[in-house]
Amino acid sequence: MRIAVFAGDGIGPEVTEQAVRVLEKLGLEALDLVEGDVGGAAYRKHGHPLPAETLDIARSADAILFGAVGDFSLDHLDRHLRPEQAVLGLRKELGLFANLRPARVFKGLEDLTTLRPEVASQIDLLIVRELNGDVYFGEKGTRTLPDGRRQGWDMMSYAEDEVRRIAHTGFTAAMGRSKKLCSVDKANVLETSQLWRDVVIEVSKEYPEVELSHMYVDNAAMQLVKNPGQFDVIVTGNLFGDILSDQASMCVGSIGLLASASLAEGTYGLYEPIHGSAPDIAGKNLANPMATILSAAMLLRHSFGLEEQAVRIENAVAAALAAGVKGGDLGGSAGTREIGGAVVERL
Ligand SMILES: NC(=O)C1=CN([C@@H]2O[C@H](COP(=O)(O)OP(=O)(O)OC[C@H]3O[C@@H](n4cnc5c(N)ncnc54)[C@H](O)[C@@H]3O)[C@@H](O)[C@H]2O)C=CC1
Ligand SMILES: CC(C)CC(=O)C(=O)O
Ligand SMILES: [Mg+2]
Repeated sequence: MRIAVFAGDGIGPEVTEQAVRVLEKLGLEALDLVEGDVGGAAYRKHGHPLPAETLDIARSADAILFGAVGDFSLDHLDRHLRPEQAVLGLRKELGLFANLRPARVFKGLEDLTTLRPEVASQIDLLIVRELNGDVYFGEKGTRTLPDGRRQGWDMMSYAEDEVRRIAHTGFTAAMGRSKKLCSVDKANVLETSQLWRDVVIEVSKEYPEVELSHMYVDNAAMQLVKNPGQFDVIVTGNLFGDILSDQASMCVGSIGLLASASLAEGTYGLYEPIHGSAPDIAGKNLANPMATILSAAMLLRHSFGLEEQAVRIENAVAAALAAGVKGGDLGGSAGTREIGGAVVERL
């Protein structure tokens, strides 16, 4: 099993190191980890955030474990050279169109979320976010209007086949859970969303057992705080899914807990925490590595079918949290390495 490890920038290397410790402790057969440069770190070394060598490593691997990219000191670069292009480029180049972002409250953390415990304890949801289209990948630019004002513009669009395939992912996920799918859009204003809604309804005919609902994204943001327990699977576009998943992370306690899988057709996938490079805490042993460790569990489950090992990791994280091992993000004082060690001990 060949796993590409792309640590990236900021806290990326710190949290990835802990996830690698966990993978190595499992004693997996023929584990082959191969590192590659991405993001600002890759730009500084190779002049590009996603060098050809890195893409080659990604293509030669069965799966990717990814840290985070982003470096504010490089934000002046042309957009195609900015660190974030590494993760956007991998998603596009490798056809990673389905982003799964599960959120549930771990036992013992009910009091630590920003919601009331009786509200937070109801959360067990999955956000299925489309990852290859939407305004993130549309044409964009800046121009000067005839009256001299500067204007920035980004094109939002979804083609029906793009909506159809992510809708199938959403319905399939719902079939394996509580059979409830909520499609989140902004169809009252956007043509892109109207087409999205129409296509989701078409696809729903193939899944008669799944209860489909639709919700506008502004209401969804509100409902996630008011009554998150109503959601089972949410399927939504790239932009809305990005925003709602950061919000969902705080509903369960911390962004340092939310893992993700970015899947292509088949078993190939990239696995990363939903957070970014967190420059404010980078290099200080303050980052919570649990989101990356849980991403490694998703990697074993989705790309290698190693359900038992995935559950071992998830149980070890849950046990560490239940034993009070908490980073600063959860009001505790455990450092990145200490949290990693606590999970390793409980495997
Ligand atoms: N997939 C990726 O690589 C992503 C990259 N980014 C990039 O990351 C950089 C920073 O972006 P921000 O908007 O600040 O988002 P961020 O997710 O990096 O940080 C937001 C806040 O959450 C905290 N935080 C994040 N992860 C944490 C962890 N594991 N443990 C404890 N606290 C944690 C940070 O300290 C910060 O206060 C930017 O350059 C951005 O473009 C942002 C999101 C995703
Ligand atoms: C390109 C990333 C910065 C987008 C993002 O925030 C995410 O995928 O969560
Ligand atoms: Mg994000």
